[in-house]
Amino acid sequence: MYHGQRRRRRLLVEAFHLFLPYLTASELAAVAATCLALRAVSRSIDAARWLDASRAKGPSHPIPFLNRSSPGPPPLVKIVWCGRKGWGLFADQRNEDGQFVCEYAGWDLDRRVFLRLWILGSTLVWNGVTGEVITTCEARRRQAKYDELSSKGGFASALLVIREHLPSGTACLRMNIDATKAGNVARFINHSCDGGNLSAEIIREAGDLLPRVCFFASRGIDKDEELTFSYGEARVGSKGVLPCLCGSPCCLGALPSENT
Ligand SMILES: C[S@@+](CC[C@H](N)C(=O)[O-])C[C@H]1O[C@@H](n2cnc3c(N)ncnc32)[C@H](O)[C@@H]1O
Repeated sequence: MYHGQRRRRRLLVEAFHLFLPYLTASELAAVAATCLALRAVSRSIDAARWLDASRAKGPSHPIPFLNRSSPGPPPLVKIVWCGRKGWGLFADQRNEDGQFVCEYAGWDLDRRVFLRLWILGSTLVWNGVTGEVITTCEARRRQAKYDELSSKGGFASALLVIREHLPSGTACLRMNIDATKAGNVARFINHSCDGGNLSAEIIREAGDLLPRVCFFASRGIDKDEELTFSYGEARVGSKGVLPCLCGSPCCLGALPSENT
């Protein structure tokens, strides 16, 4: 194969990885039957989908999950069905105050893809099997759609907006991570009005283009305790607000929603 052909094929495969995750299982199967390159990409997407516990039926058993993304002994977590709240993330071991628990939709940033999409002015800044980093404009559009779907029931979104306040105090950097279609275990963390037992920290490593969002225990957490954090401030009385079922004594009754 000539160099030019190999390059074209590589670009095509990169493009397949970007749009095939949006297809349903049956569409993916139809596409996979058309050529070898599409079959290979479809298979990897299919495999990633099967690893997503939220697609499992019959939510009566906890799903253990070994979180390998931290240095040292990995903290154990499990995904448990919580009734009307949907799935939730629980500790499967004791976590000490300050201990790393998991990262929110960690991604391996491929700068080539990032820059290409950025230059094209795309709505998508980065798409990987562990979550999407999207522009604020796209985040607003998706949040409106997710709020509408959630109000009809049976739909759980996982769009996290992080604001990093700059030292000047007059501006902040905003990052939007959408783990609704694909994400790691952190997408199963439910909200608690009392602030929960996790704190979200922004970690910026030298050379990284985007910061990472990591969850640490904000107090000692016992095995089998649900892991929660505060999604933000609830806009009580606003249209489309979802009822909060966190059960804490200071519950405001409404789930915070990000659409600023
Ligand atoms: C990031 S996901 C958390 C995982 C989700 N429970 C699931 O089954 O995929 C956020 C969604 O979970 C649900 N949720 C989270 N915390 C909740 C709470 N305190 N009360 C009611 N629903 C909650 C809402 O549907 C929300 O949109």
